[in-house]
Amino acid sequence: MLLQRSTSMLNICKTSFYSPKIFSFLPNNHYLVPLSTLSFSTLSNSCSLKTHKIRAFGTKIAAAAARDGSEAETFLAEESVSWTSLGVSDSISRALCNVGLHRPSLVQAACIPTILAGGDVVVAAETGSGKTHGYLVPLIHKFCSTLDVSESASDDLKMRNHRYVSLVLCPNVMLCEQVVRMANSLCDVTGEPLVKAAAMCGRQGLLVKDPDIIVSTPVALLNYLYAIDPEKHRRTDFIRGVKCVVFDEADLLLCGSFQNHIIRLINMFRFDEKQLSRLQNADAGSRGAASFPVESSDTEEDVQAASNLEEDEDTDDGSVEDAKTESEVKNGKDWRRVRKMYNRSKQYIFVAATLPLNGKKTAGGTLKRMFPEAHWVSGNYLHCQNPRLEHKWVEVTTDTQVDALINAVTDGLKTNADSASGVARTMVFANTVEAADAIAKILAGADITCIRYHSNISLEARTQNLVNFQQNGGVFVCTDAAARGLDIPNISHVIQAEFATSAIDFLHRVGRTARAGQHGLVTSLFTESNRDLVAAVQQAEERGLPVENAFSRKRSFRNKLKKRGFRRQDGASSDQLPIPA
Ligand SMILES: Nc1ncnc2c1ncn2[C@@H]1O[C@H](COP(=O)(O)OP(=O)(O)OP(=O)(O)O)[C@@H](O)[C@H]1O
Repeated sequence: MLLQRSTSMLNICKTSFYSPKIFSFLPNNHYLVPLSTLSFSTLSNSCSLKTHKIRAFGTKIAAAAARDGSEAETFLAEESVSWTSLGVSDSISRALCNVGLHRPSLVQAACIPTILAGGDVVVAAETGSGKTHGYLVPLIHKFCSTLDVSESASDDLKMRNHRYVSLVLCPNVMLCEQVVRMANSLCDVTGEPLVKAAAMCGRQGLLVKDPDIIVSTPVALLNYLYAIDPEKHRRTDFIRGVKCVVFDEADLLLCGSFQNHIIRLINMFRFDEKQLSRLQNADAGSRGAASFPVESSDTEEDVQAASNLEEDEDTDDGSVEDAKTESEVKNGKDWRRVRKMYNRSKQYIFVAATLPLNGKKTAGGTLKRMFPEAHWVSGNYLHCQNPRLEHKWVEVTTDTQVDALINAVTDGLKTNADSASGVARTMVFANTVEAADAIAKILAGADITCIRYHSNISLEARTQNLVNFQQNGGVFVCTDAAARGLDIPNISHVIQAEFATSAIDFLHRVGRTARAGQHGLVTSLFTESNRDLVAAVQQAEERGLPVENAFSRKRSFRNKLKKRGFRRQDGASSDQLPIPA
């Protein structure tokens, strides 16, 4: 009876089975930190990383011994690498040690010196590799350094330098609040945060006066900027004060529903750089920010469009393109030309765990065009299988998937309790809100208590559910709203009750476990309609290759398999592969 009822409940999920939409990935020749940025010996000593081979774009960096499949350290940099050896101040190093971060991760050891060097930076590194502190630490270091300078500076220099404000853009409110917590957790000897970080989300704007690091969604920032009374020129002062802009989950921000807002913000910041550069060159710095006609540059349409912006949820709708934006983006070479004509006064940092590069419309393609001078730092396992991850694959039908799901959850709760606290944390992913609710009901029917997390639950309730799960463990049934960026320590088991609808979502989901050097288990339930994507991912994992061979269009994906004479483990050739639903 239970199975019958539960099967019928799950049947409503059948319609939610996805049609695989998978994105193209970086080619194997990752762009890397150009040698000119970092002295090679510094890089190899500080990160104790073997060089792989010199490439046109710099040096391929590989974790020591990880390439031969041994269990060598693949998260933390070598013992000899310390925060201060990367150029970070003693006070920040102490603050990091006080929160348990005793030495840098491999990615932090590579990106912190690059960001401190001052150019635009792209950090493309696997999930759970420590990218957030990888950009927060240099931002805090730069802020503290300018604080020291301005305390001893003349009033004139203070006036011209403005305060050093950093801006971090994230795709949703939950991630904004997570970044703020991480920044404010770094404290000085008195227990005071080294910097004042504050979220600017929703319509309430900034709740903290003069924060040093502002964390916002693109829409909330645009609403704030356009709500400022242009007559008072505070918008210009605000933009002038922003010295560094971080785009976290950059692949999501640069495509789909966020792209328009992001391009508009980049235009505003670059326009301010040009204005300041003209002033400096005309040696008329003494007129200060008040005389800039930045407001006059905003067309009526821009102001109108911005004022109607609504808060975007974390919608990963992939390749939506806006022609107007595309034409703006196409001017990348113009920006390159123009940027060469003016002095740089802001730094742009792009951070992502997945960064598709093939194709003009991908996030990587956009970055190559808009920021051709950027320094790229690539993680050792970008788009690759995490060596600390154990993966179970279970093919199911609508008749067997309920049993398989209940078995996976119960096995996981039994065998994967966190060694320290004895608490097991399992995340169960579904592709739609309806499927997540149905799965929670099915598990409840099997006496398994669940915590739900998806966009139909209020932000307050989601926040409470997240805290409850972090503190007490259990089973967390969610959609991809919980797949990106959320850092929930000690997730021991990720279950895909429905297989991800894209290779990118797959990487973010499985990346919720085996983070920060820990081990993890993933159980993926899949059906006949997912076989193509599953086979491509399994093949890449078995060969230790990045999964960027998955493509965004079904047809090209199948053609690609045919061209490669792709054969599944059961010997079926690609032309016998079923057409995905
Ligand atoms: N140097 C370090 N030493 C120990 N733990 C660290 C270090 N740096 C970061 N961590 C921990 O690693 C976990 C993952 O960090 P973070 O969320 O920044 O990863 P990420 O690369 O941004 O992941 P994602 O791409 O999924 O957002 C966090 O719990 C963080 O506290």
